[in-house]
Amino acid sequence: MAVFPFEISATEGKARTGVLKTPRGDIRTPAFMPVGTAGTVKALYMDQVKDAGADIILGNTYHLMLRPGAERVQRLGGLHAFAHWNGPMLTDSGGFQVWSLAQLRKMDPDGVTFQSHIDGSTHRLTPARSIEIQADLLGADISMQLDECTDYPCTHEEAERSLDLSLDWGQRSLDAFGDRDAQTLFGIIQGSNYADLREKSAKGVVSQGFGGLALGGLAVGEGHDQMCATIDMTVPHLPDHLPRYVMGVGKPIDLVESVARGIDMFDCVLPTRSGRHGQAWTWDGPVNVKNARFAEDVSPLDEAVNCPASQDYSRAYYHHLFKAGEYLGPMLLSWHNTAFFQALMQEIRASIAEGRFEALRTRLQTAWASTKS
Ligand SMILES: Nc1nc2cc3nc(NCCc4ccc(CCO)cc4)[nH]c3cc2c(=O)[nH]1
Repeated sequence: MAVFPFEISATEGKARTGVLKTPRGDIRTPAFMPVGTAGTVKALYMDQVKDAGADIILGNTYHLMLRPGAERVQRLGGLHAFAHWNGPMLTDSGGFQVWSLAQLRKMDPDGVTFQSHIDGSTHRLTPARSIEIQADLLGADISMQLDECTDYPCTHEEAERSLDLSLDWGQRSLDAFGDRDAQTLFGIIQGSNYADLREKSAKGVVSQGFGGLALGGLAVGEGHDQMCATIDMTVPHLPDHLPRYVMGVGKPIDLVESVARGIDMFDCVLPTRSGRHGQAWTWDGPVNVKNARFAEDVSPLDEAVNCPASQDYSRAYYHHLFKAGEYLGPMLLSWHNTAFFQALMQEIRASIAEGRFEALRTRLQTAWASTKS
């Protein structure tokens, strides 16, 4: 398995900025990965995603294996060609989506059998099958081990049994991944919110020899403060030289606070999901364009975001598009939110490089205090 070069160029406290170098291109870290669940970042062209500043996008094994089918994507040239994204791509392994979406799932020590939420058909994922789908059929540059996303909350005993299963599936994922010189595999740390179990899982995953380390079992309803506490109990057990990725995170305040605790990579559906429902993220915090106060507000969404969707349309126009149910509303707002999240990451990277990250963090904590819940 390749371990992609990860070059940290500057640090400020626990925060790091650098570059993860992959055969398909460099990933500037801290990085936010737009989510392209079913081979599309919803309502956006890949050119818009690229121009917004994204270096890497995420795809989902669960969704693509159900529709259009992993073998079909391979027959059509793999996910990069199919979706017209020629940069690095990371795919999730399917465990979380089975846990959160599938009906009638049956876990056993070797894998999970489940029914599709789309047509009820029966499917099975094992560590080896998940790796085959991600690395061989979809062609992901970065694959994720198959894991079990532990229920939250749960007892100490449930959390330990779950992390032990994920450690076993992690080793099976590594064995199935084998020797590949242009692709890598990340491990996933579980342990719920128990410090001793996060330490056990972290030390176990680190010892297995992955190309990157993900913190799983977060953004599952624990809330901002518990998420931060769980990151604090995990990062001390991780080596500095591997990239650290918190899965499913998150709101802008979550990104800032996680970077401050030493995290390098993120993914979340929030920019496009909230964009489809009228929520715009800005440097002054989120606003919902459907609110009557915007009906005649001629100001743009955010002049500091270098994107046509952020600068060239009035809030009044956004208000109208969403009240009228026009397609252009979700399209433009998904574009703006995607550009805002990338502008935030760019400012975070620059602030760490220039030794002013803590000043940025303090300013944003104040501006975004009400978004912590
Ligand atoms: N393999 C694996 N993948 C994961 C994906 C995750 N995604 C999340 N959270 C996403 C939660 C999330 C869902 C929707 C929205 C939009 C606004 O409602 C925002 C966040 N937690 C996650 C945990 C895991 C995990 O342990 N293992």
